[in-house]
Parts: sequence; structure tokens; C-alpha cells
Amino acid sequence: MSGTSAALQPPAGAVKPVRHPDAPAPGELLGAHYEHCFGCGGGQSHGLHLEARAGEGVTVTAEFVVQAAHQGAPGLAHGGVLATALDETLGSLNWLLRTIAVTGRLETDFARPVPVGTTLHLEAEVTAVAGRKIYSTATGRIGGPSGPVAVRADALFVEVDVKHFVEHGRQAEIDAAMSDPDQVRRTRAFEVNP
Ligand SMILES: CCCCCCCC(=O)SCCNC(=O)CCNC(=O)[C@H](O)C(C)(C)COP(=O)(O)OP(=O)(O)OC[C@H]1O[C@@H](n2cnc3c(N)ncnc32)[C@H](O)[C@@H]1OP(=O)(O)O
Repeated sequence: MSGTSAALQPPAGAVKPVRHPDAPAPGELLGAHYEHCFGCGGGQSHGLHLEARAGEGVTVTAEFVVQAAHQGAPGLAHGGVLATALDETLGSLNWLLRTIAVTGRLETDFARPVPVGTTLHLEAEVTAVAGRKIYSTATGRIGGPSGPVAVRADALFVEVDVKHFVEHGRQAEIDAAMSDPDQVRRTRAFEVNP
């Protein structure tokens, strides 16, 4: 059963997403967009360390191994952590569009419990774009990439200007990210179209 509400139905006039010509080739790992991102960054010891890979069109696949630090009930992944894995995977789609966007709405179905030690196999795709609104969907499977769906989500991301981060982020982290001598890291911290 899907939890998709009317708010996540693309409006009339929505168009198919267009893969950016400079998007990573299908099969290529996207790498972390920001070292301190809880979803994908290597600098978060209890983070998800999710690894996403470009697919065909505007799709990605990703893997997340549930660690003991991600428990809710004994031996089981916390639902909020699973929602984070879906959010991060969906967010990584924006790198294929080369659009800076943030999650406006995320609707999640939890279909099966996910034990600690499980590899969650995630797939996500952008389904439609309407102005600044980006509609997308994702699944997380267990027992292999073709295993049963344990979690799924539908989302609306909203395109923002880089000012969104500069105006709202804490100054220390903004300054650190902006002054990174590595141009790629500086750019990807905010997923800005270079
Ligand atoms: C750098 C990449 C990082 C990726 C990390 C993983 C993704 C994340 O977790 S991002 C972090 C979590 N998200 C956030 O912090 C976002 C917080 N929210 C906001 O900043 C704002 O509400 C924001 C930007 C989403 C929308 O605000 P604003 O820019 O003023 O746009 P606004 O005019 O309200 O909305 C634009 C359109 O989206 C729609 N919309 C906005 N929010 C929603 C929502 N929750 N549900 C449905 N529709 C919505 C509006 O109805 C509007 O539609 P229309 O154009 O048809 O009228």
C-alpha cells in the first residue's frame, strides 16, 4: 500500500526530468557530497555512509548497511534512520539534474522490519518536474537488490538557491565548507551546479 498523498501528485503540466549532460555515467559512484553529511559523509562515525551510484536516466541505486548505532528496537533499524536512507538516496538524484534542492515532503511506508547487519538496497528515480518542484520515489529492499521491499518513499524536493544554506546554516560550518581549497568538495557541499 502506498502512502502517497495528493500533495505528492505532480500537477498537470509537469514534465519528465532531464538528465544533465555532465551527470556521472551510469554505474559511477557519486561519492559523498559533504564529508559531514549524516547520510553519506565519511566524517560521521555513526552516520549511514550510504554509497549512491548513478543509474540510467535520472535514477540512482545505493546501499546502506544497518549498524548497531542505527537501532530503534533491539536488533532492528530505527524507522527514522531508514527514512534518512531514503531521503539521502532521493537527495542524491539532484546531482544528476545538477539542481540544488531540499526535501520539502517525504512520505514513507515501512513494510518490513530491517535487522541490524542488513544491507538495504535502495533505488530512486525522479518521476516529474514542475517548475521548482521535483517529484521522486524510492524503494529499499532487503536480502538482495531484487529482494522484498522493506521501505519505500515518495518525495517532493524544492529547488533552492545556494543562499538557502548560506542564510540558514550555522556560520562555522558554512565558512569551513566555503573555504575548502578543493573546488569539487566546495561545490558539492551545496550540490551547486559548477
Ligand atoms: C545539498 C543536498 C543535501 C541533500 C540532503 C538530503 C535532503 C535533505 O534532507 S534536505 C534537509 C531537509 N529539508 C529542509 O530543511 C527544507 C526546509 N524547508 C524549506 O526550507 C522551505 O519550506 C522550502 C525551501 C522547502 C520551500 O520554501 P520556499 O522556497 O519558500 O517555496 P514555497 O513557495 O513555499 O514552495 C514552492 C512550491 O513547493 C510546494 N511545497 C513546498 N513545501 C511543500 C510540502 N511540504 N508539501 C507539498 N508541497 C510543498 C509549494 O506548495 C509550492 O508549490 P507551487 O509552486 O505550486 O505554489
